[in-house]
Amino acid sequence: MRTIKIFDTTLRDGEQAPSCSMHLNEKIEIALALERLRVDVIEAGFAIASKGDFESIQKICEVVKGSTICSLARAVPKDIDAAYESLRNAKNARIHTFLATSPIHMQYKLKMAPEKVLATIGDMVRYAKKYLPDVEFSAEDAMRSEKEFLARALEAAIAAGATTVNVPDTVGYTTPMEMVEMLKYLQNNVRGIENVTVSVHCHNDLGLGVANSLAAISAGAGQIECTINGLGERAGNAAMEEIVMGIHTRKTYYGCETNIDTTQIYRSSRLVYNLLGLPPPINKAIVGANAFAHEAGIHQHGVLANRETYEIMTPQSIGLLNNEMVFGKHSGRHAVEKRLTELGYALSKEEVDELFDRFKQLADKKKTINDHDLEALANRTVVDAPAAFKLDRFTVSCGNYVTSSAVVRLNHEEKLLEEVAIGDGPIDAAYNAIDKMIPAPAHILEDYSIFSVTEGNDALGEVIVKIKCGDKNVIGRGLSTDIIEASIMAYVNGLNRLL
Ligand SMILES: CC(=O)SCCNC(=O)CCNC(=O)[C@H](O)C(C)(C)COP(=O)(O)OP(=O)(O)OC[C@H]1O[C@@H](n2cnc3c(N)ncnc32)[C@H](O)[C@@H]1OP(=O)(O)O
Ligand SMILES: CC(C)C(=O)C(=O)O
Repeated sequence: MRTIKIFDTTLRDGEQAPSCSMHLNEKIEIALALERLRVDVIEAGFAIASKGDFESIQKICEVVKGSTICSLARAVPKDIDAAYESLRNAKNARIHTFLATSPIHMQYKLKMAPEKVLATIGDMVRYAKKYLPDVEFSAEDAMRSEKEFLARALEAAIAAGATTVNVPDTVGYTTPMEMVEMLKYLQNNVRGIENVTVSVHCHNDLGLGVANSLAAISAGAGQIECTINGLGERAGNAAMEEIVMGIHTRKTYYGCETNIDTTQIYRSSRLVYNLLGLPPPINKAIVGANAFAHEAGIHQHGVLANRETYEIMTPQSIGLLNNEMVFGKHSGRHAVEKRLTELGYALSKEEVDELFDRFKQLADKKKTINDHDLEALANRTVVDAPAAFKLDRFTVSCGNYVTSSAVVRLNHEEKLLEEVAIGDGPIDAAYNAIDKMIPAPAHILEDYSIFSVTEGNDALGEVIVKIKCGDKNVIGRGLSTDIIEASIMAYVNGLNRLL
């Protein structure tokens, strides 16, 4: 049975999605989650794009040793130099260089004659090969390229030493049938293609990213490029969890498998949604809240008789646990730590200590604590910024006939600061008081969202704020059974990150 390589580009193409930029510690958390998933290749960034991108690739190379780390480069020497420099500490490294091959991209964007494009592909793949044996070449906009020209482009890359050739559907234009025809054509017309890995990279503009990727597998592709939750430029990339579970569930049909540990899927998906401050769509395939829920009577009746009447995968296969555990204020540290491990969290002793403190505070306010509460606590632990300012206490006064006011007290380096302010509602008043105390650079509150982590009157509320400061965006999170407290914590958390 063939093993399909999973190439994850959440940290590169995923990050290209509008307002989905990530900070270093968030990228490292995602890279570690990808390693636990046993992703074959992690595209960690585009080294030349910025100092931050370069440094995060470097750092990921230091901490992740189980997957190949890849850095993207245009087909120009300075990009390839930067890609290689960023990868120096990797155990296994890949340079990924690309050049567009479609008539529209060559004429209007690159302003390069087709013959020059072919020569550049050969030159730049050879240039990258001087650095590393593992070099991938992508023919950007391949699916709108003339197939005879695309075949020559891939042949030039293979002759120069590329070990993977990628056929991207850059603008999400193709169809499954067309993808199959294109790969068959290339297999029959590109010299040396049988000696390299053929990859596809499908975008989702027409909602066909996953379908086109799975069609490519049927036509012999050996690597699929994808992202967690389908994050990515415009409508996104093909979603990893959908491709992997597609293969896993229909193994005999596709005649292949992947190296992915599917039980890490749910947790990795939640981590990415959480870090980006995005709520998971309830009907999202595989990881949405409704993916394994049955409400219709006929379905419930069928599932009671035999689960497989309406379920083609088990929740356990993606890491959802079936033995729901309930914790409370009498629970001990060992049981909480064990449950976190079962949920897929590998926390250090310090992280467990810090989480357990917050667990006890929560248990004082909330009768029962379930897996979703624990996940919310754990996700906050793994990505939190050092807190220069901490909420000590607050009072708010509000009503529909009075001006809202707030008194907020913060703890800063063992000193207590206190301010009072008015505003359009209690949260605005509290935020105005905080702004008087935290010396953050000029910023605007761009977005505020509130979610309920669990159900019931004592549910944990999670507030996510997006704060914009120049061209920098930060996300702040707050978690509490009191939504005003969660709102204040989120704003303070965001401003700490900004500092
Ligand atoms: C399909 C994809 O997803 S490709 C990846 C897209 N991702 C990104 O662009 C995010 C990171 N990008 C960046 O930070 C910047 O665009 C940089 C640093 C790469 C380049 O920045 P700038 O030098 O300011 O150039 P700018 O982005 O305006 O234009 C791109 C230039 O690269 C050229 N170019 C584009 N693709 C390639 C390529 N594959 N190989 C060589 N040159 C290329 C363009 O023709 C243009 O050249 P020009 O400046 O001579 O006109
Ligand atoms: C760089 C390539 C692989 C890409 O992102 C695309 O074509 O969409």
